Amino acid sequence: MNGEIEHTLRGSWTPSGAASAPLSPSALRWLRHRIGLTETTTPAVPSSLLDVPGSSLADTPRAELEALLGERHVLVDTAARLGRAGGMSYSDLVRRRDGAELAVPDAVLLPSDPELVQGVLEICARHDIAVVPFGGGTSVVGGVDALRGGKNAVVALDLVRLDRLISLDPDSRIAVLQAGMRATEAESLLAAHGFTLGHFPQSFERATIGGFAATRSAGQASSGYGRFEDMVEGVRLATPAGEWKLGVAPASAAGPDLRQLAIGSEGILGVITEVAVRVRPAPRRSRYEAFVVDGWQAGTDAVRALAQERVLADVTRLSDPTETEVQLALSGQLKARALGNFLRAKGVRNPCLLVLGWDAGSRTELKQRRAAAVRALRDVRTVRLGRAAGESWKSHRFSGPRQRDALLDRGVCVETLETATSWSGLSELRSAVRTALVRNLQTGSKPPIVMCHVSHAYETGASLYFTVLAPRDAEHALAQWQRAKEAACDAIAGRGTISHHHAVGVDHRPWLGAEIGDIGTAVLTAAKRAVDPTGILNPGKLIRD
Ligand SMILES: Cc1cc2nc3c(=O)[nH]c(=O)nc-3n(C[C@H](O)[C@H](O)[C@H](O)COP(=O)(O)OP(=O)(O)OC[C@H]3O[C@@H](n4cnc5c(N)ncnc54)[C@H](O)[C@@H]3O)c2cc1C
Repeated sequence: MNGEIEHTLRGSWTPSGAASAPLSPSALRWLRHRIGLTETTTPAVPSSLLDVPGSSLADTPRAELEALLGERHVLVDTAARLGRAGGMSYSDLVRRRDGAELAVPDAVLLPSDPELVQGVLEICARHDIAVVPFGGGTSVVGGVDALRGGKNAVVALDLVRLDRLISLDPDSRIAVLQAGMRATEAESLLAAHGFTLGHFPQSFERATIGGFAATRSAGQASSGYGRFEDMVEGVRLATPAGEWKLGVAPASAAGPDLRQLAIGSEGILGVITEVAVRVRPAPRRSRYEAFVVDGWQAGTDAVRALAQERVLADVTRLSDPTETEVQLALSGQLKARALGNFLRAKGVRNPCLLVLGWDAGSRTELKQRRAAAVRALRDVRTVRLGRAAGESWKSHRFSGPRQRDALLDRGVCVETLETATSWSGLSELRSAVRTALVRNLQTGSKPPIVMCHVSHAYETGASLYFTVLAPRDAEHALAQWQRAKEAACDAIAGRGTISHHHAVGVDHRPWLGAEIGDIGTAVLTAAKRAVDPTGILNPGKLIRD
């Protein structure tokens, strides 16, 4: 039961009780030199100093909700409401640190089973109250913003108490999980039965099964285990029009696959209460290894070869020269200098780090898969860094966001964005987004750091994931990022998808029409009308209300 998850004002990523990831003195020195950091630290404003409007949930619906869920599970206190005031994007964190422009829900509802979720929707529909489904609250696109959409009130429907493993069918390799279950909990419950889901996004420590399904999430091992939608066998949704269950067989020709309408619906077509997922036997062996490739083009050629020869490692991750430089610098200057010398001696001018990680059932399988991958790389010159570097990447793979906290404290604008396109357009898209970000983030004399990696590869193309580090414009922090983000999205539109795995939410909505067309928007709007005639579900997200 993970009902104890802390939800006070979330100005940082690091869960309470978990180790933070401070920046080392050498990392700070390097950042000062590279982007011109000042000495100022900008800690979050204490939540006791925030001016939060009172709840506007009227007495009658509140009494009905309390009768349904019990008083303890209808929270109107400021701390609980602030804890669900938005997601985890840079803008969300800056808003909460500054205590400005917070959209706070009027109440937090905590149902414990699908029938109660259905009951909540019926009450909210009757009283015209907006409902924001809330999983781990890790959205980075405004997906859990408490937008009222012209309704009488807005509630956060926190699914934290829907946290049970409903069934596990080992013959079919299908587990039915409740939507509010955290990824960490899902992995440990499945491990007890010898299985894994294999879904490891960087938000693993906080995000939920329902959130993954609602956003078409992709984990770090997507090249081997697939994206989350590839794992979904069935979904159960509560909607204002009634309960909707989808998925009865592994494949079907019974019309369009409506599961795909539910997956990625971002809370606007129903509240996902259960997900049937495909599971795999937990690996007995794994091997993570790092290589260096000379230059971005050689690196993407290497990943394309792995994808097109269908021998991708489960984790296949290529960093561009800037990301490689940053990873080395943040890992310590001595190491960085020694490695730099080693690579220069090998004739590598533009090092790009390539991490490959395999999970397997046996030593033989592991050996065969690795050998096949090495064969596919025969035409690309790679320098092997070995297992220690690969294993080190693996052991730090969820700690990046904790360093984000330390960077935010130091007044750094640190944010990510992502897209995907076909192989032939990948490098042009990377250049276009980089140019847009660099131009729009610069505040002083030194250019911001804009780094990029490929972490999800397909036979026909790949994702691009950008991370920026720039001195924060202290006066106009939100506007600084907003400008850069808009320019990057404009550069993406027409060249790639507006989101490969972060979803649309509020932030990407202006660009969705260009991707799915007017007819696509009309189809989504019609589907919404069918299940949510009065538009109470997650107003302002994905499509225009
Ligand atoms: C540091 C960091 C790293 C991240 N790394 C990754 C990554 O590697 N891969 C990746 O794919 N994403 C990543 N994300 C984005 C985010 O974690 C994913 O979008 C994740 O799937 C959201 O899950 P959640 O449970 O937190 O959902 P929430 O943030 O709570 O909700 C996301 C959206 O889904 C809706 N929703 C949530 N639960 C339900 C439900 N049960 N029924 C209907 N709608 C629902 C919400 O209303 C909202 O619109 C990252 C985010 C952060 C902050």
